[in-house]
Amino acid sequence: MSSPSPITAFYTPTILPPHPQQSLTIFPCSSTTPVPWVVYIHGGAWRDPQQTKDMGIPILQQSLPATWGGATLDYRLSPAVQHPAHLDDVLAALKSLVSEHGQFISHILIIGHSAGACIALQVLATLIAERKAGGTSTHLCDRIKIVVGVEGIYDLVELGNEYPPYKGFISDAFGEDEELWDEASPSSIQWRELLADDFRLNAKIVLVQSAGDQLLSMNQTNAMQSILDNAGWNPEVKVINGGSHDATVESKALFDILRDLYKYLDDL
Ligand SMILES: N[C@@H](CC(=O)c1ccccc1NC=O)C(=O)O
Repeated sequence: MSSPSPITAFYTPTILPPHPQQSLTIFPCSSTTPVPWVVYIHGGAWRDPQQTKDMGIPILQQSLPATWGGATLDYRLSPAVQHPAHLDDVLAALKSLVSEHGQFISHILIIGHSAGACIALQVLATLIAERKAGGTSTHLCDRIKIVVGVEGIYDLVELGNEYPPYKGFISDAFGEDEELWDEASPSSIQWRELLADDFRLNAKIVLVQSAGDQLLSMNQTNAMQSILDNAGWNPEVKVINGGSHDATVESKALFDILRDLYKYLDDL
C-alpha cells in the first residue's frame, strides 16, 4: 500500500491571506485507527530563510513507520517577528494538527533541531503549564510522549557568552535585553514544578548532540541535561557521530535513535 501524499496546510485559517510561513506539511497516516505521529520543528537561528519545514522531510520520509503520521512545521522568522511569535506559531500549528487529525493521533513525538529544539522545550513547558492551569490543550499535551532536541539551543545568555558573534541572531529574535534572553530560555524554566506526580505521565526528553557539530559545543546540551536531571526529569543524552550541525538531522546515527524511540512509543 502506498502512503498518502504529503499535504500543505495553513494553521491560521482566520487570517486571510494566510502568512506563507504559518504553514505545515502533513504526511497523513494511512491508518483508520489512532497511530503515533512525529512532528518536526526546524532550526536556522530563528531567522534563516533557507532553513524551513523542508528540513524535516528526510526524517519523515526515511524513518517514519509506514502507517504513522508526520508533520513538519514552518513558523514566522526574525527579524520580521520576535519571541514569543515563533513559539506561538508552533503552538498554533500543533493545536491545528490535533484539531484536524486528532482522531488518528495516539501519541506525538516532537523533534526540534537547534533553535527548533529550544522551541520544542518551550512548547512542552507551555502546554504543561496550560494543563496545570486548567486550560483546554490537555488533549494535545497528554499526547506528547517524547521530545527530542537535536543540536539544541537551550540557554541564550550562555550561548551569547560562548559565541559572541551569535548575539546578533539572538537579539534579532529576542530583543537586546539579556534579561529577556534568560526569561525565554528553556534553561530558566522551573522544570520541577512541571513534573507530574506519576512519572509515567511525563514526556521523555532526549537530547542528541553530534560530536561533529561545528556550530555548537556540548555546552548547551550538557547544561540542559544537568538542569533537567536536577529537576527530576531524567533526560536521556545521546552523543552521536551525526556529522555537522545540519547534517545530523539526515544522519543514520539519528535515525537509529529515532527507531528505538518509535519502539518505545509503540509499546506505550
Ligand atoms: N544559518 C544560520 C546559522 C544558524 O542556523 C546557527 C548558527 C549557529 C548556531 C546555531 C544555528 N542555528 C540554530 O538554529 C543563520 O543564517 O543564522
